[in-house]
Amino acid sequence: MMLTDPSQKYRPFPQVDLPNRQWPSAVITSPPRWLSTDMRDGNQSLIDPMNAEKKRRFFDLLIRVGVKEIEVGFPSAGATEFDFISGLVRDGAIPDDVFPQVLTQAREDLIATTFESLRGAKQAIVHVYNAVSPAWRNIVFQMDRPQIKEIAINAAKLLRDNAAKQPNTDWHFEYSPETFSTAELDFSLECCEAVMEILQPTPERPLILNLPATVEAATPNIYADQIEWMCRNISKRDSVVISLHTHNDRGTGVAAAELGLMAGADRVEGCLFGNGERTGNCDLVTVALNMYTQGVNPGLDFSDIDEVIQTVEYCNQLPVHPRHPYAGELVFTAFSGSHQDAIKKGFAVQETRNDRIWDVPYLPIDPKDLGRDYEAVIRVNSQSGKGGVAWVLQQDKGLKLPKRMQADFSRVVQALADQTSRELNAADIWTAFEDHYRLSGDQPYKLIDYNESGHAGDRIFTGKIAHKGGERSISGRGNGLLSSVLAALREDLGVDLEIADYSEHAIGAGTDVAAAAYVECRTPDGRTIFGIGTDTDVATASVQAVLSAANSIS
Ligand SMILES: CC(=O)SCCNC(=O)CCNC(=O)[C@H](O)C(C)(C)COP(=O)(O)OP(=O)(O)OC[C@H]1O[C@@H](n2cnc3c(N)ncnc32)[C@H](O)[C@@H]1OP(=O)(O)O
Ligand SMILES: CC(C)C(=O)C(=O)O
Repeated sequence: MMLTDPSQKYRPFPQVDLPNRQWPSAVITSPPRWLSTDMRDGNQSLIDPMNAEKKRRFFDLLIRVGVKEIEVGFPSAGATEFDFISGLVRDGAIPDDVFPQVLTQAREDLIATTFESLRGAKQAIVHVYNAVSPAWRNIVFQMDRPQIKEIAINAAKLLRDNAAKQPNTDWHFEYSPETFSTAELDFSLECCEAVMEILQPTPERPLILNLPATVEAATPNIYADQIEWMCRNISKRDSVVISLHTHNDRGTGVAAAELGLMAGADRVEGCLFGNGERTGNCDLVTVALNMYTQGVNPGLDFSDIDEVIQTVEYCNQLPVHPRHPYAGELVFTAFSGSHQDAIKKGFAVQETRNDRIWDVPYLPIDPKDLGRDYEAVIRVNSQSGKGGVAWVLQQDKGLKLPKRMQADFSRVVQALADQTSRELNAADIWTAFEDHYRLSGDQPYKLIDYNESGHAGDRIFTGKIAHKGGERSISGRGNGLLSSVLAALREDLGVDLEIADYSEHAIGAGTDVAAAAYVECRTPDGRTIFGIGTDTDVATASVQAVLSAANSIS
């Protein structure tokens, strides 16, 4: 049972004393260094960790996306990990500009195994961690602060000494005071300084200090305060790379990473689509594309987001949520009428812009930039409106229905959607359109042939119409083609229609161009009837449109 007074069980997170914090005014104007930990933090949290084949697929994907620092595993975890990592090195699978990174606990035997897995590598980052916050000190390690600091110091010495034994590899180091975000800042700083004291980083060979929100326990502004505090207080700021490693326990892992960057960090660790322990790591795709939509090139390429999703889903055996930012199957789809209307209008305006600035309501990014097309942008169900239905016909058939006809047909679709209680796809909508405007199936009047004579202002229409299993010849006179067709219908077939509105447009371009014509007609008893015709010849399309209206009332 949830408590009526949760303060009896849970404590609020303390504020950081940073009165003149600068990060709220900062703007992200350039990308950070990215570290993918998909194959380590992501992998260790999977129900079935990746085998070598899946790890290799993930690695190759990360290379294609453009990630330059890849945590490929935890070599001391076992043979699968060790063999995969040493195999990458042996097979020469690591591009020259990519740094493989590996993680180890701060234990002598594990560190030795870790270095062994990378024997022969051109370059590598060895990442060591030990938890520093009170709960871990007291519960996991049962050690006091000096003892915990000693673990970090010994680990740093082991990094230095193991690296010296393999001088042909360009070694870099990362230290994580694990559980940083729930630790006392002064103690995290003390541990980091102690490690720096041993490893002696320089601006040319900096140490990566990774400051993880191992378990996210506060609002992201607190994490930003903690990062700014560390950036200000670390002794050799120019000799360290401040790295962020956020988790998503409160659902703000991405926000924390972004505010952490504003607070001065240089590097972001995370996983594609936010895989990782519990609620996941920071989602690199979202952080990168958030930057992209602010005009900042993130340096990661998601031009084929569907290929990225497919590979990640295969390797992780976990689905990407349909509402996942930028990537989910439904994130560029509007079902609701007012969204569809705005998107349709937005696309129309977008086509007329002289600059290339993207400004389509409800779409923060152009789906095409991620390799998605516009077809799925609008989908139709009972929540949809005329704009959405018109969009589907425009995308699928090239038809640009006049506004009042959109409303007319939308009522048909609405009734169908209510009746079926499901989404209507483009084929459903087209069938309903053909039925409603009598474009196929049982048509009382079907044009076989016609010709037009006379001169401007006095036209004669003569046509052959299939009617009730036979053929009828009809003719009529008017001041134009349409009025002569209407006269023929009235005089020879008894169908009395008046035209209230007419429009036409081209469908397609070049040699494949066709015409669509639309008529809005009134009957003597005041009803409004719409008709549509399409043909390679615009005059024929307009005759067909009148017959479509005539068929609707017959
Ligand atoms: C926040 C993170 O994601 S950290 C990364 C976590 N990832 C993993 O653990 C995946 C791979 N891990 C493994 O395969 C195994 O845990 C191994 C091989 C590393 C170690 O296995 P084991 O030797 O069986 O130890 P186990 O996993 O139970 O670790 C617990 C011991 O390590 C100690 N320990 C935990 N973290 C650290 C650390 N960073 N540095 C030093 N010691 C540590 C614990 O205090 C405990 O010690 P104790 O046995 O004296 O109480
Ligand atoms: C090892 C560290 C960086 C980690 O995974 C975490 O703190 O979440």
